[in-house]
Amino acid sequence: MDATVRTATPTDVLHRVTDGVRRLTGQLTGRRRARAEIPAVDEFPGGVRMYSPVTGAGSPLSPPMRVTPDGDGVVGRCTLGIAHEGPPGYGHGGMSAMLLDELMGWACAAAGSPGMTVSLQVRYHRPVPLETPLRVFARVTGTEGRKISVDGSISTEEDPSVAVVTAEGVFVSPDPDRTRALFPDLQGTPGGRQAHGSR
Ligand SMILES: CCCCCCCC(=O)SCCNC(=O)CCNC(=O)[C@H](O)C(C)(C)COP(=O)(O)OP(=O)(O)OC[C@H]1O[C@@H](n2cnc3c(N)ncnc32)[C@H](O)[C@@H]1OP(=O)(O)O
Repeated sequence: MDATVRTATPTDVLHRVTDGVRRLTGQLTGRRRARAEIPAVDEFPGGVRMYSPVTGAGSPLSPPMRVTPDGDGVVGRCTLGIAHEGPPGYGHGGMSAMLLDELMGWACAAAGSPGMTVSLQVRYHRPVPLETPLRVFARVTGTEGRKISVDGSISTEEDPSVAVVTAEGVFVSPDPDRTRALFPDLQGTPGGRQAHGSR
């Protein structure tokens, strides 16, 4: 991803490389994962998401963000590159929202209430610098039935006390019937996977 958006090589070289990439892609033969199929390498919910655009080590889109528990919340560490650029030299606002949305989801799971985002309010205080180690933080601030309130922030590792982006979100834990309908491949559902990575 980085090489693709950074290169200033002449067009004829781009055409040659494109042909090479097409040839390589053609070698990805065999079975392909269906849309709602959970990858065998995943631990879902609440663990490895190999091809997540935020945390997935297997995704060319992801920074990727590494998540660890931190006090009463979770912390995510990553560095955005120029593939994630919005204004020249700074992160795209949608990328900041994506990092926060994901980590706030992890905070819900870490607090024992996995949920889906129903509302996310993001405030951009300063531009997010690219190629700079970032510290994302999220924690659950309250629960009310299936509704979970979560706060999140992004700062640089160098200056963790200054939040450049903050967010407030509401997440909802779908009820069991809705969960089965939304995620038919989940453990315990008819025809669903039986155990993590046991396909
Ligand atoms: C582990 C890491 C995972 C990371 C994932 C990152 C998070 C994501 O990106 S999730 C993907 C984006 N989100 C989605 O696609 C969700 C789409 N929404 C839905 O499918 C449904 O709203 C769903 C399933 C979550 C909830 O539906 P349902 O169970 O019918 O909830 P519903 O009864 O309407 O609402 C439940 C409560 O939430 C409240 N609520 C619903 N929407 C909102 C909202 N926008 N703002 C505030 N409250 C809301 C309702 O008022 C209700 O409250 P109360 O019980 O007090 O009346």
